Amino acid sequence: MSFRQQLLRRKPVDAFRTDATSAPEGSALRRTMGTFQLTMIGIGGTIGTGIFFTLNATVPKAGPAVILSFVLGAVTAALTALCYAELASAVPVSGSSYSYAYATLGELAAVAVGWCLLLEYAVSAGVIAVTWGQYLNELTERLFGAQMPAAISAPPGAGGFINLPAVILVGLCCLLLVRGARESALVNTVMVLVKLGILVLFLVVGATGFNSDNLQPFAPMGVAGVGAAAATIFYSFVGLDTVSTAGEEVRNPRRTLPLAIMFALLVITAVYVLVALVGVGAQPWTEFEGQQAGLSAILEKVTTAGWPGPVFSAGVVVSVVSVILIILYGQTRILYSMGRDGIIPPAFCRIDPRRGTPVTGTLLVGGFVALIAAVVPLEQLANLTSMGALVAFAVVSIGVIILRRREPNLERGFTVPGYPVVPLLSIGCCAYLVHELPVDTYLLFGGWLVLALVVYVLYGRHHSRLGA
Ligand SMILES: NC(=[NH2+])NCCC[C@H](N)C(=O)O
Repeated sequence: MSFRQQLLRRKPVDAFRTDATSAPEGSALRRTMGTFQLTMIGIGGTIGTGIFFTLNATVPKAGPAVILSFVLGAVTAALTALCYAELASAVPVSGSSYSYAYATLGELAAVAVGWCLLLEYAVSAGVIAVTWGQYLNELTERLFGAQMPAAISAPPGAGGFINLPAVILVGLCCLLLVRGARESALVNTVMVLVKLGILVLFLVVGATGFNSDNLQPFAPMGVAGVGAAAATIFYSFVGLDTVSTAGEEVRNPRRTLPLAIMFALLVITAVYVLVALVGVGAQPWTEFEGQQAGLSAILEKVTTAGWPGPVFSAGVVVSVVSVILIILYGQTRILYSMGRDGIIPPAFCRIDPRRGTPVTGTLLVGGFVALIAAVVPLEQLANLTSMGALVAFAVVSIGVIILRRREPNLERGFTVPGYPVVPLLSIGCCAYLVHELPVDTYLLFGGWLVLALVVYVLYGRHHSRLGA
């Protein structure tokens, strides 16, 4: 087989389906989850650090018109979610967009998407774990007037040796994931309820400080400001795709996956748009710049009561744990699929017969994420996460079109309405947001893809099961 043929070889949809259903008892993932839990996974993996802090970064760019940026982000998320729902219902495997790319565009595209997902999941989990350590510090400062010493709570370069809280958190999440997907989903559900609870608290308390004068002037920075803010805001919407990594662990996946994606999308969009509205209504747009502590600062301004601020901060600490847990979950499942295809070593797809989870893979992912969180002083990687996600989302939308043409009669549990307009619009929206990202993100991303290619040429190309 020539190199070119290797790069373009596709894995047939049927082969994915057989993989997902034919593994012998004990060496397969277990189907234990239903629609509710899966919706909670979608919400858990999406509402994270973004919404709590993004207004401070974006209102100075767009003014009160940031509400429109949120709508633009939501529309893009909705379009891509529809495309995910169709492919997830046609190819319900744990590899998510990596697998869809493999089935539609071939091995090279699949590898590239796999590496995009590493940015969207593993790298972003490391960054979020670091941020979590900061929230924890802010909370203990607030409640007890004390912080952890920087030596053990900050990475080298940021005044410390190791970020211990972040490492411990990642470790605990991995232990839970090793125990079982069901147990993890349960703990996640509790945290998601806390998360939604504090956002409702923000809405209720924040609404008492709503002043429509604050909405004037509505778009002081014009259309360009709205677009730039939307690219940043999109980060808050990243994560819905995690639902599709549970394809081999839910009952009745053809129905459950699309439903859960849609339910999670509705909840998230409603919450975000309302939070943005209440946020910009609560204080003049010029006051967002440089404001620390995000939404909880707004809360404290609006009310004289002492409790909402600290309760909110405590809620954020709990809620961010669920994002990390779910991202780690999704990452292990994607690598599980890649390992099964031979693209990466088989250690990632070994299932522990007693627990029904990829124990070795989970520990490897945890080690990698903990390492990032422990020693890398990363702050601005959010854009890289969005870049990885947007590219993967665009590939999924392209995949919808390819699969419709190539396999029109394939059984699908859900089909995108308004085909082909919706997938085309989805590609367009992703391209627009990618275009709005800063130049240094492009450079880092380019370097990352080169690394992906090198690893593929040295390993995946020779071990791919399609070559056997
Ligand atoms: N695969 C993921 N879930 N990545 C990180 C998503 C970040 C999340 N949307 C947030 O606002 O913090």
